[in-house]
Amino acid sequence: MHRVPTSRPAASVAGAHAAPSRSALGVDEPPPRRVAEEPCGAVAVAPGVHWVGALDPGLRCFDLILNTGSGTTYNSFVVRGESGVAVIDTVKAEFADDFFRRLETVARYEEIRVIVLNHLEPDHTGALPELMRRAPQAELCISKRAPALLNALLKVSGDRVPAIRTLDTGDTIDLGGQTLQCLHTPFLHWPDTQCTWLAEAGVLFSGDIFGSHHCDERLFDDVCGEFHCAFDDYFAHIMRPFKRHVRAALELIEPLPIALIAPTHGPILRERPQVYVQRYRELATTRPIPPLDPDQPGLVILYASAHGGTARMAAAIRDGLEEGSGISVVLHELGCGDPRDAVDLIECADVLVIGSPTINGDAAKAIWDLLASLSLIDLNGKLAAAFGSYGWSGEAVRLIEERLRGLKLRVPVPGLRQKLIPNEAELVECRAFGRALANALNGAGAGSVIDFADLQ
Ligand SMILES: Cc1cc2nc3c(=O)[nH]c(=O)nc-3n(C[C@H](O)[C@H](O)[C@H](O)COP(=O)(O)O)c2cc1C
Repeated sequence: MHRVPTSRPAASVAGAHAAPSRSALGVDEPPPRRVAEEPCGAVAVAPGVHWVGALDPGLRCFDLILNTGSGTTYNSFVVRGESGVAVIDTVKAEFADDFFRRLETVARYEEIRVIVLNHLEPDHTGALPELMRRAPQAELCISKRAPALLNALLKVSGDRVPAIRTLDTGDTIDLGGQTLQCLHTPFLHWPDTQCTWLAEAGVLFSGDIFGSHHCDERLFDDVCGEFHCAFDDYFAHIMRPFKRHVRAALELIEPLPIALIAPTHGPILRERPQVYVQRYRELATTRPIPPLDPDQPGLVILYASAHGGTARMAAAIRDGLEEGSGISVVLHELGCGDPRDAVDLIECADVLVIGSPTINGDAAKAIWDLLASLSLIDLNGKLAAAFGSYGWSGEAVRLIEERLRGLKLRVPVPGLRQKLIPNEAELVECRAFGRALANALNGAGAGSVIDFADLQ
């Protein structure tokens, strides 16, 4: 395997703007065991590559979706070639001073030929406007999907949009003996995501892919504290909705002779980096979970019910759906607890039917908790429907349908509402509703709305 020669932290040259020569970067010396004794020093990670990022140990909530018990890091890197320097990603605005101090220990601003942004999220572009002012000659290299985002990003500071080059898979940046190559990996987790591959050293600058929210000044996976839970947790909250895109990215990443993965958050992965690539393959592969049958489309009815009306409807809808499809349906009642199991079921399902009574003019909280969690998974191609019992106003079914459509699910059968406890005639209607859904699954009326009353 193509291995990165070991290296040690750059000697602190804070204040001296002269870039060290390659030999001065300690290319052939032992690997760093700690970040720098010098708190604002750059850290050598591979031949001609330094970490110049920032530590944020105090962060407790990231992107409004993820608890970060041990904070995070914003990883930024400098790559030095014979004919120039590239800066790969920057840091969150509040940490710009740390970034510039570290950057200045390994490069002069006038040497910076390119700034590569693997995606334009503010935690990696906060220091960009100031970096552009200090290195105005630098060309900005961004993914082909990024220009619109760049305009939006720079409008606040009023900075001019600099010379940009948009990259696609295979495009290269020649720094002289160091060649950066783009892998277009969109939607991981922003539409403009790309990875940058440094062929000579076998370093993958992976953006947020393979990231963890884990802050440890020792920086490297083999010397920092335990972070594997944070690695999986990061996938579950940030990458899980994009499993299809992760799998597409892995097609580009898996063949590479990777010696080191340099993500934008958390530990730099240098000890058996392929293990992390394999872990992503596992996490991005969805397998039907029991009691779903792996050989059949997954049909799931999830409901909440206080007095049994919605529960009776659910059972009759299940009977109709099974009758029409010939497939066993999983019936799942939601309580007041964590909807995680229900989310897992829905991820494996092809049809999801959601039932709720109307409570105070709304759907039940358990249903909203579930619906709010669905943005964590890929819903592409699934069919959905809503039903529920009510007393007088019956808003829940309409509200659920609106949310399902808002999630871009196809809702081919109009929702079914029944007052209080359904009688026999209403249960017949529920079974017809189930058969109409089975019909939609079998392709009848694909793309159009089916009136289940026609099927009674
Ligand atoms: C606390 C509470 C609030 C309710 N609010 C409404 C309401 O705003 N509109 C309505 O149509 N029904 C309302 N209902 C009536 C329920 O929707 C009705 O009893 C329904 O049949 C309950 O379904 P379930 O048997 O599946 O629990 C309310 C019931 C409860 C217990």
